[in-house]
Amino acid sequence: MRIDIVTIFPEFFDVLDISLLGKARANGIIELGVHNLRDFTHDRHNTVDDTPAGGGAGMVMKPEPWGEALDSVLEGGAADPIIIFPSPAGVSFDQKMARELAHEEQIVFGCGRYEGIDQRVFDHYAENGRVRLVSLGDYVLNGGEVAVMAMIEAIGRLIPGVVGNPESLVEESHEDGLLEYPSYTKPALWREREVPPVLRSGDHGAIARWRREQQIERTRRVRPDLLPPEL
Ligand SMILES: NC(=O)c1ccno1
Repeated sequence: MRIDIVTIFPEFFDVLDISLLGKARANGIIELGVHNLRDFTHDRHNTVDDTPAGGGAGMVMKPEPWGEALDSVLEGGAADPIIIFPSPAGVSFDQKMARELAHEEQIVFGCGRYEGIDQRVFDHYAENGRVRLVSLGDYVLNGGEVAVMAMIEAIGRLIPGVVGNPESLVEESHEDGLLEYPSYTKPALWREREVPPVLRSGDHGAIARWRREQQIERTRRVRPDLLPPEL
């Protein structure tokens, strides 16, 4: 998979050189390009924003630099890339979307700042391609970079070969629509708290049943909205 990020803070993504994603890049599983939006400006101050049409507080990101940056990133890229702009006005990002995006050939992330990006950028690229405004939740960040980092992590770990043991991806929260069961390890007793005896019983059927019950109970308690009607 090829991932491109357009941002005014390219250094923000230096952290993608480490951990699993860093290894995936070194192994050629993920190809990453980080592009500074200011490199696509032509004035002395590398201006990327201007006052909002119709008045109002703050500044809006100009369409020209975005047009040049996205044209440059898309040129010679995948035949059908998807362009994602993090936005509180977007569709909700979830594990299902992460799974779907893990199959993409190229994802281009556009990190907005200030009051946002001129709407014509979204409209222009949506005319001939796939553009999505995607939200991590009902809150507002100062820009798209943190949201892009989270999405890259959620998507990247689902790409085959990134996580060493694919089995570890199966029993996770939201994979089967429920929250995951609680996890324990050694020692068997810690500060008077013991590991549930069933987990030390060696009875794999009983352990599986216990874990499923824990998933349902935790989901009912913490996220009843996720509980399917039959449960
Ligand atoms: N809620 C979000 O995903 C978001 C992105 C940028 N600002 O807020």
